[in-house]
Amino acid sequence: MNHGVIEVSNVTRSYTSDVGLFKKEKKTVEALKGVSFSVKKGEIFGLLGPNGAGKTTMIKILSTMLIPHSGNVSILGLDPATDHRFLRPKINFILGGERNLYWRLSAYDNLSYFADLYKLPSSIKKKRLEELLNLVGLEEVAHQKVETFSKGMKQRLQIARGLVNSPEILFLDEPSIGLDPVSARQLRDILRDLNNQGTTILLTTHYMYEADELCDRIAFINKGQLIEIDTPSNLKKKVGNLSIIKCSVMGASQSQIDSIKNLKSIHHIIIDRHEFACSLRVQTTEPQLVVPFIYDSMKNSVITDLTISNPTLEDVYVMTIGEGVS
Ligand SMILES: Nc1ncnc2c1ncn2[C@@H]1O[C@H](COP(=O)(O)OP(=O)(O)OP(=O)(O)O)[C@@H](O)[C@H]1O
Repeated sequence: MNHGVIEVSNVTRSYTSDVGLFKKEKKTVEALKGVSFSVKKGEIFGLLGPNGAGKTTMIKILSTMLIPHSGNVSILGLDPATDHRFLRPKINFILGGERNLYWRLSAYDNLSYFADLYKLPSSIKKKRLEELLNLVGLEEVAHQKVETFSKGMKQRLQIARGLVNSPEILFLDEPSIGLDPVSARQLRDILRDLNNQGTTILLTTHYMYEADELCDRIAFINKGQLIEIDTPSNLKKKVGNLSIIKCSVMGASQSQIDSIKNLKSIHHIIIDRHEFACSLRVQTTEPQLVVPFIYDSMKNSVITDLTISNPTLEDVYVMTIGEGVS
């Protein structure tokens, strides 16, 4: 028996394109290789994965823009491939970037256009658009052309556009891409408010902090396959015995770095080198061995900072997805 407002079962989707100098060869990419998951009413559900993992393909299928090649999808009990006419009024989607807005029109006129597409009755339209402009903090620039807006303002208008039909489910693909930290935080607040009012949200993101803060559950997807699915806190418990050592060093040589890199007690290391400075982020279950080793190996260099902390969602992601991280 199905319980979720979104039920995805064994979904596959591939793309075949013409390649080569004369476009005579065919290349097929399997974007989704049998993905299954379920999202409950009122959840904020995150799809996380590296570039090319299949996240956008999944969002397009769920929001009726693409038909899967096999498997079953049910959204609010409807099949997006065949029942799209009934489903579209109940859902909405916001794809990353600045598509789907008319730059020469004002914010109000953009929303008015989409409200007409969704056949919003004129008796409630004006009030609804004002509510939406208030929700996303654009009421004062409502009659200004969108081309004068900053990226953050455009993204907030996108959110308002996605809410014109009061959707039961909102799909967002990379909603905070390119936003500054303040705008990204405002966006998270808006999404949380919406969710508190009952909207189910499915989003993709590359920002681990965003996913950790917002999502009730997260699915890691890689190379078209679902790898893990759980709450952020349970995911972090899975690597609970890991410690994260962050270390900044001045003047470290390549051989010093290599000696740390090759240490057996290290599960994963990220090295970020700039001219004389170098920062290391080490995952280990044996910090008591690794920390003295770092100090010993760096004898002739200057360690400017060294901290040991608990794993974040990013560490879980790195452990789970491995080197395919974007
Ligand atoms: N229209 C298309 N034609 C051919 N291949 C495509 C098309 N769209 C996506 N792909 C391929 O399908 C795979 C999955 O792409 P998709 O955009 O779903 O991944 P993604 O996880 O959203 O990636 P990103 O984080 O970079 O947006 C990739 O290998 C991509 O190159």
